[in-house]
Amino acid sequence: MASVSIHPSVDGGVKPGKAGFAGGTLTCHCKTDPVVVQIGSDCLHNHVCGCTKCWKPAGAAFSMVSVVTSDNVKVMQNGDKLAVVDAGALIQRHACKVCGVHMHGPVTRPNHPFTGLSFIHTELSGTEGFAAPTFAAFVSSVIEGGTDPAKMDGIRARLSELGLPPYDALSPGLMDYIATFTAKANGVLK
Ligand SMILES: N[C@@H](CCC(=O)N[C@@H](CSCO)C(=O)NCC(=O)O)C(=O)O
Ligand SMILES: [Zn+2]
Ligand SMILES: [Zn+2]
Repeated sequence: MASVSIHPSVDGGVKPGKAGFAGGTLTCHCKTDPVVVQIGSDCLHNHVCGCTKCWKPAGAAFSMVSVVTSDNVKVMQNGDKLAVVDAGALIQRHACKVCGVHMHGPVTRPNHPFTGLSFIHTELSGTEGFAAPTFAAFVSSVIEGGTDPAKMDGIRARLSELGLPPYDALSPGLMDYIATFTAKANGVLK
């Protein structure tokens, strides 16, 4: 089953993060003048994501993506190389125009449960220690990215084997968080 590749950071087993980790710098793939982004905290709800919108390294079926609060994201070098991939999307993914790597993705839409958070890819850090992924999101979406539907049983089995329970949206905890936010916004819950 190990032959099913998910993402290079987890294919050899999910590496635990370091307790008390306080962040690090993310660097894009450019050999010259790379974009450097400083992250001032550990990440929250790290996960692998099968959706078509999150950045994946070459050959990977899934991305690895997590969030930090946006005040913990600072572009340090070569920010002029960044451009927003899709201005209409919830996540404003800022990608390097030269190498294509997504460096940070703030959510700024008013009254959204994720407003104030930024999506990041911790594998871009030279320092290990960011919290490890704990689940797999949008697993069925890999089919939209071109994966043969016949491979889904094997992919879900491998994710479970890695300790990354597969979900076709976000994890139950995050879905409950979003639904609670919506219920409160609609006055259904206090
Ligand atoms: N089937 C679609 C799903 C795309 C999608 O909804 N992605 C989620 C998860 S991204 C990280 O967890 C999402 O919240 N997207 C918001 C956005 O992209 O702005 C597909 O695969 O394209
Ligand atoms: Zn780059
Ligand atoms: Zn995604």
